[in-house]
Amino acid sequence: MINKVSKIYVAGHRGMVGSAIVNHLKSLGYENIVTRRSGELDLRNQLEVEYFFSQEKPKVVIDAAARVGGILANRDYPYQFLIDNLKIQNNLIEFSLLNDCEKFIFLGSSCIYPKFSPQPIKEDYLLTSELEATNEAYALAKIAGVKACEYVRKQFGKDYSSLMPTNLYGPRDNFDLETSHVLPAMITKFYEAKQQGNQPVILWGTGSPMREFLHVDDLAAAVTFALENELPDNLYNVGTGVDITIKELALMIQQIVGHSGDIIWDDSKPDGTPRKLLDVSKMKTLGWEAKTSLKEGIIETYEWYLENSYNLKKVKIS
Ligand SMILES: NC(=O)c1ccc[n+]([C@@H]2O[C@H](COP(=O)([O-])OP(=O)(O)OC[C@H]3O[C@@H](n4cnc5c(N)ncnc54)[C@H](OP(=O)(O)O)[C@@H]3O)[C@@H](O)[C@H]2O)c1
Ligand SMILES: C[C@@H]1O[C@H](OP(=O)(O)OP(=O)(O)OC[C@H]2O[C@@H](n3cnc4c(=O)[nH]c(N)nc43)[C@H](O)[C@@H]2O)[C@@H](O)[C@H](O)[C@@H]1O
Repeated sequence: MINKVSKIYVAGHRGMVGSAIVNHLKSLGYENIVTRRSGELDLRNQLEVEYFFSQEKPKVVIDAAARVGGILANRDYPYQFLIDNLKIQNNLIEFSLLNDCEKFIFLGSSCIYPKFSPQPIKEDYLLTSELEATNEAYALAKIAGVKACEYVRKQFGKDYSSLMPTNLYGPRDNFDLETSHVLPAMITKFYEAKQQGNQPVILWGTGSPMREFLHVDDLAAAVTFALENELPDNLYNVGTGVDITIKELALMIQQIVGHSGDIIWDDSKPDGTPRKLLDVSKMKTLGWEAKTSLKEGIIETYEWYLENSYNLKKVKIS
């Protein structure tokens, strides 16, 4: 049984997701949370991870550590997105299993599903047809993680499961224009263009793809839900069940930021998958659903950006 003093290792605690999970757990009174920065423990390094687990022996592992990026970073650095993520998750899953970790929560992404999935996407649609090319490498690594947890569950009867969040946003996101996802990129672009006298903003692709956006605090609540309840299955979608076009998102952020210049769509940049709306009925039936409205969430994220823009996280690929 997991309780408030159970040792919980949150991998990736300085990231947008990991930090939201740690804050949420602490607010609920969990008092034995173990963390390590990548500089202290490189999760790609098998020997370091083996030693860490032999010393700490966590009862629960929440895997929020990964090589993460937006559409261009994924397209341009497939090798790092495949290999780093495989190494990180293989080490975490393997040494959790060898050290009797009772519960493992693996975080993937909605890009594991086929590019042209029927919508909304049910968990059963995994591996039914080809992946989107821009994030194939990342998706392959995440699919391997989902399957590894599924096989641990089947073969060893342990509570290892995977949550597949849709596109996430919130405080402590990556706002670097080359490597970030669309929502923080738009906040940065509209803000900077407004500061420069409402210069035009250049956005990528055609604006026609649809995306679903979940506030990271809602994901943290879903992870806590998975921690506190034994999930009967191995794979669960986590989203709002609602999506909008990238063009609609741009207009919403433009209005929140108060930019009044033009928007130019650079269609030499990729659109990515046309739509990836998650079917979230499985989690809803168990008792979890998202609470934050997109507009409120963006306003809160923009306020965080304004307060922290002097010291923003910039993720470079090396
Ligand atoms: N962002 C999204 O839109 C989104 C959507 C769906 C799913 N997800 C999933 O959510 C998880 C977290 O994403 P995020 O957005 O929070 O990413 P993030 O902000 O970039 O954070 C990633 C974290 O992983 C850690 N990490 C990376 N490489 C590492 C290594 N070699 N050794 C140790 N730690 C390492 C980093 O640690 P340091 O800070 O210590 O370097 C960082 O804290 C990922 O599994 C991702 O697939 C994210
Ligand atoms: C959640 C993540 O989603 C990622 O896919 P994906 O939604 O296309 O990733 P994003 O980078 O968020 O892009 C979403 C959409 O926004 C468009 N877009 C418009 N302007 C911009 C901009 O300035 N920056 C960015 N980044 N996009 C922009 C982009 O072309 C794409 O159609 C995957 O590559 C990952 O593997 C992961 O699954």
